[in-house]
Amino acid sequence: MSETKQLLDRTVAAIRPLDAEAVDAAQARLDSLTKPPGSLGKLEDIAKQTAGITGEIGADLSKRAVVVMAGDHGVCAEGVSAFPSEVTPQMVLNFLAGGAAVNVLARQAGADVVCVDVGVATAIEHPSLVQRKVRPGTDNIAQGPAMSREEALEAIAVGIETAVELAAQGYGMLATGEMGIGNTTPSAALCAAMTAMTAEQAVGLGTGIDATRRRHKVDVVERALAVNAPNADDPLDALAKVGGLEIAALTGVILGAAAHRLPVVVDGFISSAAALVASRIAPASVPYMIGSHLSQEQGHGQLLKAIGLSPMIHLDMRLGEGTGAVLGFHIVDAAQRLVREMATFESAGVSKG
Ligand SMILES: Cc1cc2ncn([C@H]3O[C@H](COP(=O)(O)O)[C@@H](O)[C@H]3O)c2cc1C
Ligand SMILES: O=C(O)c1cccnc1
Repeated sequence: MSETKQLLDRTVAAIRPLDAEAVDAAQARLDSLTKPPGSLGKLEDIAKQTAGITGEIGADLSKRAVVVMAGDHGVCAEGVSAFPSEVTPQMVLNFLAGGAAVNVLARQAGADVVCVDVGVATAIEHPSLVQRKVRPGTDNIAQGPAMSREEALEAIAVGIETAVELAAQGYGMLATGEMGIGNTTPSAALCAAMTAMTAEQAVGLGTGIDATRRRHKVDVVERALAVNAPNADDPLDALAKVGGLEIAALTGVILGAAAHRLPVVVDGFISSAAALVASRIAPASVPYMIGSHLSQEQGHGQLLKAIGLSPMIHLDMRLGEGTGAVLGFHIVDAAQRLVREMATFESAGVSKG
């Protein structure tokens, strides 16, 4: 067995269920606070979930990072995006210079941005870029597989190792982000390959294509499925045949975070495609995932449901990069502070119903 497969198997085996005692203790604490039971809604769910993940009520999750995985897509040759592939390395340099939307939101949320080249088509030189290129872009999924199964495993390994390193550096919470022109196409193909969604339901406007180009994108996804015949019951097969390098790496980040008991906030459509693959490789990873926002990309709602996640915020965003996930950090912070700082009925002398 390859080393990358062994790493994946070890990682999956290390994912434990949430700490049920900590979840119960968080529930008891929430019920003791000065509010009607359950009245903080999803914030209470998040406080319980983070307690189950960390084993602690209201854990300090202030050291956090968004991992932006970057990769290119051979399927761009089919004209599926409103932008050219050159934008991928250009945006990577923008992330490294601190000028992208995700950088601004990360600064506001006190998060570090970790940018990894796992598969950009051209070489990028920058001292802060994590150089982990598995190959320079995928092949065109409309004509054959995106990559080999071993390359998909290598990209997953990059993600696992990134999460492991961040856990070792003391990061308490991660978010997923990505950059890769064309990547809503393989994401839609993964939805159609692995869930009940049709290509028609899974394909959206991405960076802003028109209805005619969207029709063509649906055809491209249908062709990718016909040419590659991905096995719906083998997530690695689907990932290798119709996925992408940054998507595979994010699958690894999520599995690595779960294995190290770190909450991982999942961004929009592309990150959720990675989360779908993670959920099929290791169903036990799902309780470590926190859904962030509902993307405008049309398949996102159904995709989140297929994983078992629900979005915290609805801001009509459709950017990716990790922007929605980083905004989600603020909501997680709110949940943690409430469970830590609110007075109890007893301490405040408030009568219980
Ligand atoms: C300037 C710019 C910045 C971005 N940041 C994220 N994306 C987003 O758009 C791409 C996916 O859409 P499609 O599949 O239509 O190409 C990904 O790179 C995603 O991260 C961007 C796209 C552009 C153009
Ligand atoms: O939801 C996303 O992640 C998304 C949607 C459109 C374009 N880029 C990213």
